[in-house]
Amino acid sequence: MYRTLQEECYEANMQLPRLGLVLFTFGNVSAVDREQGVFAIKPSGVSYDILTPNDIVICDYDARVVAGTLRPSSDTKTHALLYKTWSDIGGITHTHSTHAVAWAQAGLDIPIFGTTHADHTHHDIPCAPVLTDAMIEGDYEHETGNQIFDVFREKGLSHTEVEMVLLQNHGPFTWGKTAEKSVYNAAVLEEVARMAYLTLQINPNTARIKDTLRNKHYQRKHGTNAYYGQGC
Ligand SMILES: O=C(CO)[C@@H](O)[C@H](O)COP(=O)(O)O
Repeated sequence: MYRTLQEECYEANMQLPRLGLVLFTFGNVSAVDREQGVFAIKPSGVSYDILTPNDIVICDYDARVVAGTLRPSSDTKTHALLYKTWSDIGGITHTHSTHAVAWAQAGLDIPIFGTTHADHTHHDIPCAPVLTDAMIEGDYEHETGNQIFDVFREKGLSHTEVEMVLLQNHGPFTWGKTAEKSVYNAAVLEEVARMAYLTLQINPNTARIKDTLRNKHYQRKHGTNAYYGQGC
């Protein structure tokens, strides 16, 4: 019943170590099935070396386990709230990739310096402020989802235009139309974070990319008259 979803989720999770985005049991990917109203997610604390499609856990949008024998990721409530609220996303990735985490630990948005960043989003990548003590001691993973919505609201961002976020003192979450796309976005975020860090090492006074160049690169890939690639 859930085999295809488990396999999709498994394949997306296995991309994380291949892309160098995780060590040990860091991180997790989920994939949603909107028709069945469930999502598949990596089990908590299981090494990628021994993970199999059978191990993938199926949950509903309230983070209740629907199928599977293992305990789901400790981040399941965050994934559930994102799926419940953003009905147009199909996959979510969480990693602790080094450069994205470094910006998150510094508590800073990643400024948009160049076209690599602008090809994927035309905004700085937001860093959501750390949760209050009450939220951390309360329903932490659920509040982490709210932390993401709050920063998008405050900055007036659209989750379909910016498919990535940093959580202060924690790390990145990315999403997309599919689980595979959310992993792609996690890799892009890590690369953009590394480039921005190196840029500021070379010149701490680097200015943001100018608007015309930023808009050109974003629009040629994502605009109504997009002409990047071979179309679909
Ligand atoms: O943020 C954390 C731990 O701080 C988690 O994301 C782990 O990196 C993965 O947890 P599980 O998915 O294995 O529970």
